[in-house]
Amino acid sequence: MSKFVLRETALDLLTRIGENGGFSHVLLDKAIRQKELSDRDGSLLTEIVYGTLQRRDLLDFYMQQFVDKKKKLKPWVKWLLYMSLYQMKFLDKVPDHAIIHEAVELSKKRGHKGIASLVNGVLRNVQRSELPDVAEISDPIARLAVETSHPKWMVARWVDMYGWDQTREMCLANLHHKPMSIRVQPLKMSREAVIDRLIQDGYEAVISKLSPQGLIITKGNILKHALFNEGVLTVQDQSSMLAGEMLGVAEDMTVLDACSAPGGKTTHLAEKMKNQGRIYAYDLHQKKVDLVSKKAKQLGLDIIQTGQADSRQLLDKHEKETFDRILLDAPCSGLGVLRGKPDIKYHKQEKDILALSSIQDELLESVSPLLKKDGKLLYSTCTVDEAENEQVIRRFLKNHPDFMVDPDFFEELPGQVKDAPGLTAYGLQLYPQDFDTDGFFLCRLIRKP
Ligand SMILES: C[S@@+](CC[C@H](N)C(=O)[O-])C[C@H]1O[C@@H](n2cnc3c(N)ncnc32)[C@H](O)[C@@H]1O
Repeated sequence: MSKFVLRETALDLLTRIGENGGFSHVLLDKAIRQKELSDRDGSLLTEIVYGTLQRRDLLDFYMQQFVDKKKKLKPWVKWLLYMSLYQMKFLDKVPDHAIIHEAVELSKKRGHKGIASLVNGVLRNVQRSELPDVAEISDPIARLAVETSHPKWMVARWVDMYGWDQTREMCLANLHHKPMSIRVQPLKMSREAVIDRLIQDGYEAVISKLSPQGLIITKGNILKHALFNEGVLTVQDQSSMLAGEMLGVAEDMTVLDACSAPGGKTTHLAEKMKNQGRIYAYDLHQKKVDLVSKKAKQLGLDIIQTGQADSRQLLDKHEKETFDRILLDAPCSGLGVLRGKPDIKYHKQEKDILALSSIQDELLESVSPLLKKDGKLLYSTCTVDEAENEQVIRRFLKNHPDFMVDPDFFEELPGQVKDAPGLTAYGLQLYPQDFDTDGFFLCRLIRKP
C-alpha cells in the first residue's frame, strides 16, 4: 500500500473513532484485514492510529498554540493535524517534510486550497517552533490529564483512590503498547511444542508467568499463524488467563459462566476441565452468545452449553446450589484496558461507573444462590476502579454472612503476583504498570459449608 493511502486510511479511522464513537480495536482490525495490509504497513497504521488517539489531548494542547482559536476546524482537518503532529513529535520513521507534504496532499484531495494552505501553515510553524510545555499548566491534576490525555475527572478519581505516584505511573503506562499474549489449547498441543513450532517459523515468544498456558509474542505477527485456524491459539491478556486459572475448576464439575461473551474465559475453563463436565455460558445478547459457541467450536470444546439470558434471572433456569464454580466476569467500565482500547477514556463518564456498580451488585446478588455450599465464585472485572471492584465485594459480604473471601486464593496465586502492590484483603487488583497486563481485578469467594 502506498504511504499516501495508508495515511488516508489512518485519517478515516481516526475521524470515525474520534467523532462517531467507533471502537478503535474493531475498526483497526477490520481495516487491516480488508485491505490485506503487509505486517509492516499494518504496524505503521496501528502506530499512527493508536499513538494519535492515545495522545489526543496533548496533541490538542500543542495544536492550540498554532491554530487561530476563532477558527472552527472540520473534524477531519483537526484529526489530520493531530495525526501529523503525532508523527512529527513522537515517530522518527518519516522526516517532517514528508509528513507535511502528505498532509497537504490529503487536504487538497479532501477539501480545497484554503484548507491545504492552513494545514501547510500550521505544520510548518510546528516544524520551526518549540512546542508549548505542559509545565505551563499550574493545576497538577489538569497537567497530568493533558500530559497523558486522560479526562481530568478520571485522574482526580484515581489520585483520590491510589495517590499521586501510582496514578501518574498508571496514566503513563496506559500510553504504551500492549504486549501480544496468547493462550495455548493444551488438549491440542503443549506450550513447549507451540514454542518450538513458532521458533521454527521465525517467531519469538516468552512464557507467561501468570498462566501455564500463556505465551507473549515478542516477534512476528502471530494473528497470521496457521495455529489459529487449527484451534490451538487464542488471543488473551495474561490477566484474563489468571481469572481462568484462579477459579479452581476441575474435570467433571458443573460450572456457570454468567457473563461469557466473547468466550475467552469460558473456553479457558473448558480446557482446564479437559473438556469434561459441564459449563453453562450465558450472555445478554444472542449475537454475543454465538461468538462463544463459535470460539468453543474452533477450539474443539464441546462441554460448553451456551444460552442467551439476563444472568440476573438465572433462577428461572437453574435450581439453587447447582454449581461447583461460578465465574462472574462482570460488565465494567473497562478502565483497565485503555492501552488496547484508547477510545474508552474519551467516551466513559464518571456517572457510568456508578451505574455499572449497581449492575455488578445485582449480578452478584442474583448468581450467588446458584453456588453450592463449599463452592467457589470468582468475581472479576477489567477495570481499576474501586467502586466496581472492592466496594461491590464489601457490600455483598456485608449482606451475605454465608460467603467469605477464600483464603486459599492468596496461597494459590502465581509467585510473580504474590507481592503485587494491588493485593488487598479482598483480592488482587492488577495495574497495567505492574506486570504489563491489563488493569484487572479478581476476588474469589467461597460459600461456607
Ligand atoms: C467483561 S465481558 C465478558 C468477557 C468474557 N468473560 C470473556 O472472557 O470473553 C462482560 C459481558 O457481560 C455481558 N452482560 C452484561 N450484562 C449482562 C447480564 N445482565 N446478563 C448476562 N450477561 C451480561 C456483556 O454482554 C459482556 O459480554
